[in-house]
Amino acid sequence: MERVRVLVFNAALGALDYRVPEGMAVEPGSVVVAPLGPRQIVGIVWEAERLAAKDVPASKLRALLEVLPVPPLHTSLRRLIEWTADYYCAPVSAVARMTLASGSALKGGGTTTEYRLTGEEPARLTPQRAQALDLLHGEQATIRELSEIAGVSEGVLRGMVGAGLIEPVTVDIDRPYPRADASFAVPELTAGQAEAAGLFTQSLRSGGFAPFLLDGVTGSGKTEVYFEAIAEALRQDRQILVLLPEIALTENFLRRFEHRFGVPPVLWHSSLKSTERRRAWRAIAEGTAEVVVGARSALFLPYARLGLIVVDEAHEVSFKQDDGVRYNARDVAVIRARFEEIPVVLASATPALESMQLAEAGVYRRVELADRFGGASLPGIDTIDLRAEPPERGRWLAPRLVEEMHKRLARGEQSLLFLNRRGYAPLTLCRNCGYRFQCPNCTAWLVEHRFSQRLACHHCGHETSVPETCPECGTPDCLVACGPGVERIADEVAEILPEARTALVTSDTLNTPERIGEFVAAAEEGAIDVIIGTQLVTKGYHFPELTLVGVVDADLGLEGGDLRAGERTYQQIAQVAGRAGRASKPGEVLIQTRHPEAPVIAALAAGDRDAFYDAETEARRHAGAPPFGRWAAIIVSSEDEAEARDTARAIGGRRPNHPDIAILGPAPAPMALLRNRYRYRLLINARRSAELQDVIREWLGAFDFPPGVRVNIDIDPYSFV
Ligand SMILES: Nc1ncnc2c1ncn2[C@@H]1O[C@H](COP(=O)(O)OP(=O)(O)OP(=O)(O)O)[C@@H](O)[C@H]1O
Ligand SMILES: [Zn+2]
Repeated sequence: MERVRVLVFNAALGALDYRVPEGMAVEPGSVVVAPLGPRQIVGIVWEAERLAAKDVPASKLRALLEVLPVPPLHTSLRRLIEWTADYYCAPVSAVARMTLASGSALKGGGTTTEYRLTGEEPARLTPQRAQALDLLHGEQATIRELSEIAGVSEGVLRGMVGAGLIEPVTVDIDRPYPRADASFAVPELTAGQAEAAGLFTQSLRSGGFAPFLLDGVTGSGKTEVYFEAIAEALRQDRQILVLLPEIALTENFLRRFEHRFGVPPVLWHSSLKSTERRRAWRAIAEGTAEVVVGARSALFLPYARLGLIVVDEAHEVSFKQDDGVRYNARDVAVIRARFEEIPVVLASATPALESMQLAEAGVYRRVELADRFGGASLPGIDTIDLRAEPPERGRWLAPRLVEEMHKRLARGEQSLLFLNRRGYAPLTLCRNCGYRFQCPNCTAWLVEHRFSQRLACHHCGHETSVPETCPECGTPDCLVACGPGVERIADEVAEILPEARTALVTSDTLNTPERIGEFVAAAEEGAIDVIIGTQLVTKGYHFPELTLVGVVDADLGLEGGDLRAGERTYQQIAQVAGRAGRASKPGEVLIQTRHPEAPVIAALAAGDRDAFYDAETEARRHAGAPPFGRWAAIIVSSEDEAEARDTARAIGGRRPNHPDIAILGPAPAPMALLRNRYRYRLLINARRSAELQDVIREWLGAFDFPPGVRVNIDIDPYSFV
């Protein structure tokens, strides 16, 4: 009898042993269906020596039910799943679940009927049939799609099927993707670009793990350069994964990719329809999806022959997942490349300090692009000290910024105003009694959105309409908006530049690929004079007529005491500044601030990137912060405040005593209430040498938590709320 260990998709159960019935063949990586009580459960066959399971006597083992018709997961992917679970202290099954991310794909393909011309051409034809014969040449699709292509009714086409002019063919429900052409439109690279691209292609040819940091100034052509690496991997018939930090950037990427390779890449993100998801998943697992571009979840898919990973805008915080398995896709991408023995390129104009440090240490090979493409120079950056040059009363844009915007409008050039705050105003209060609108589920103010005429919580999504009277004192028309959000800045622009054509770019307004596409096209054509946006417009875009960038409130990101606040502020402002003057006309950047002397702002104004990185590196070294030390967080939450507090205290009470580990807390989290759950945190700061994960596992493993309590471990946290 053959006995196998199966990682079942239930975090509480882990791995279970089963019997392989007569005539069934499985190997490590096979995806199977197994009985569990009266139910059935999906699982993955695993090496028994790598996963512990309860020892069940052979006579008690139940038989596997079915092997699913998908390729077994490669050894390299199984090692990645184990590594991720181990490093982030997550259940192995929770990580493995991200791999099998399409339920319907696991059932295998099905077939469907499509239609095409038979080649029969009778002498006499109705005009409609003649038109169909003409237009359907070389087409194969459903009757409905053919009727659209031919411009005739479905009835006409069905008649043609009856007459033997069109025939049915049975095909796989998931159509193959069109093939990319590595030589479709090869650009002429500058000497510097060619050198960088050469390093990538060379490493692809010689094979093996090779991590690169593609560190190029904004507008230097990083995309063009890694496209050459993609072309080389395509020529080798390998698959390529490109990770982008947010879906808003994919639209732009798709167009550029299609220009270069003739066809769009395969998309992967959380809002794919289930049929698209199945099609993509199967093509990825079978190896017919050549280039996959996606958000972080694309990282765990079962590529048949992955040859290259690119992480674009690799510094972006959104690569860190903050629920479920709390992994950092940038870091795991490098680990995946190591297991797959392939190159990985992290591209950024403002690399994370952690990445810089690894490059410094020689772990990553640093590839620099020091100049902008086409002779464009980096924009000049100046600060506006809001204490010395304040905006008019009730306004947010300083006179100098407004004057420059006027000049741009007169010259037919574009301005971009950046403020990383959605909505109209971050706080609404009653002028009469001081009542403030707060979220009932979170420790947060409600943000007024005039666009949708709602008050909304940006943490849990709670919304209410804006009342006409104060809910506390009943005074009518007494609500005042405090502080600006982008919508308020848009109102101000409409007042000061009434003739300007403006675009408001936030996740509230640009929430579909179509809308993003329309915005990008309009901005490129010069149909927009002023863009007002959140971090959504800070990166990736290339608008030739954009010559002025105004940062409305540079101090915003520095509040809050987040460990990476300085770095994030630097990156955001450097990125948005990088949108200015990318073509022939020079760009100018004005940063509004109350603290022009703050090191981050001073380094930005001086254009001195090294000064910023040096100062930040020293500060981190001193604080034992990453990359010199490590942080982890334990977040205890419950709908019952006392239960959350007591559990957190119990955990704190049994803190391990370890010379290389300092434990802070428990304390109420800054977001002490989030989505109706009370939250307490413990923060752990460890030396690099400490076995941090083992210590945490041992510490928390000794507890049996009440069922209403969640205890989450966040290794290398990015969010400190
Ligand atoms: N060799 C080249 N030939 C033609 N056009 C190029 C070349 N290199 C760069 N470009 C163009 O220059 C512009 C900037 O390039 P790209 O967007 O790749 O820069 P980037 O380094 O990714 O910038 P950012 O980090 O600011 O997003 C693009 O419009 C790109 O098409
Ligand atoms: Zn809320």
